[in-house]
Amino acid sequence: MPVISFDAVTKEFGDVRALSDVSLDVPAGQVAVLLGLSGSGKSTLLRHVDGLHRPTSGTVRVLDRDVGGLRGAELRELRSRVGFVFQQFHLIASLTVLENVCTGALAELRGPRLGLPSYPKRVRHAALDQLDRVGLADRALQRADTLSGGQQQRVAVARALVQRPEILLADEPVASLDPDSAAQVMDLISEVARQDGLTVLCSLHQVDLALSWGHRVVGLRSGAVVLDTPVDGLSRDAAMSIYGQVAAAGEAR
Ligand SMILES: Nc1ncnc2c1ncn2[C@@H]1O[C@H](COP(=O)(O)OP(=O)(O)OP(=O)(O)O)[C@@H](O)[C@H]1O
Repeated sequence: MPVISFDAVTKEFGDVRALSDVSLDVPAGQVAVLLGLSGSGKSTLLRHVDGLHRPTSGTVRVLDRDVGGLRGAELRELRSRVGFVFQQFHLIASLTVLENVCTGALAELRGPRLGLPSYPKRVRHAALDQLDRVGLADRALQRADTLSGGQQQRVAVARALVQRPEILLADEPVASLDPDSAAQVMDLISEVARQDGLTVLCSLHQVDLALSWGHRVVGLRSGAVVLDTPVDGLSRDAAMSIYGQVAAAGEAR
């Protein structure tokens, strides 16, 4: 049983067809990398997994649920099992690192929280454990905006992990980072995925990173899957074919 399953999914935004007849099964524990130029549909695909978008046609099943049919509490329950890491980290700059990580548990807590003491002790401990895991426990009480980009992304990974997800979605998690920090963050994502048995769907711009860290590459062009293959045995040139005549097709924004 795949953890994530797209069956003939098409997504249209008005006249724009962002996904075109996408079928894709991601088994448990796989790190699948989405590659494709800007506008090829990577973010749109990721956003279907936790119900931020609903298909125009076709079906998205995640953890054995039809995501398109979920509302309210059912959708929240699904989202509590899916962590999301974004290109721009989306930390709250003025909060401490530890409180940012605690916010990852908000979905399971009732009501708003203000300040670290307002989180249950077990959440604070879990947050500190995850910060330790990403190598930043010593920064726990620092403001988030005092950290480097790479450190902020590691905090964002800790925040996603504190909700104990089964799936980790990452939308160009290293696009804003220098090469060394990017490698550190990808190392971290692949290590925690292995340790926790997470299923990962991660969009990247860099073919080399995909080949180093992914188990599988899914190439998108104009919303359609044009390559879907294990990384083992995949050459750089073959992976680059995803970008084929894309520029000529006017896809680059
Ligand atoms: N909410 C929306 N409303 C209208 N059009 C949208 C919306 N979201 C995405 N699109 C369009 O859908 C297409 C796919 O966009 P998407 O953001 O999924 O691509 P992407 O591959 O993630 O690009 P990038 O690498 O720049 O993030 C684009 O043409 C985009 O303009």
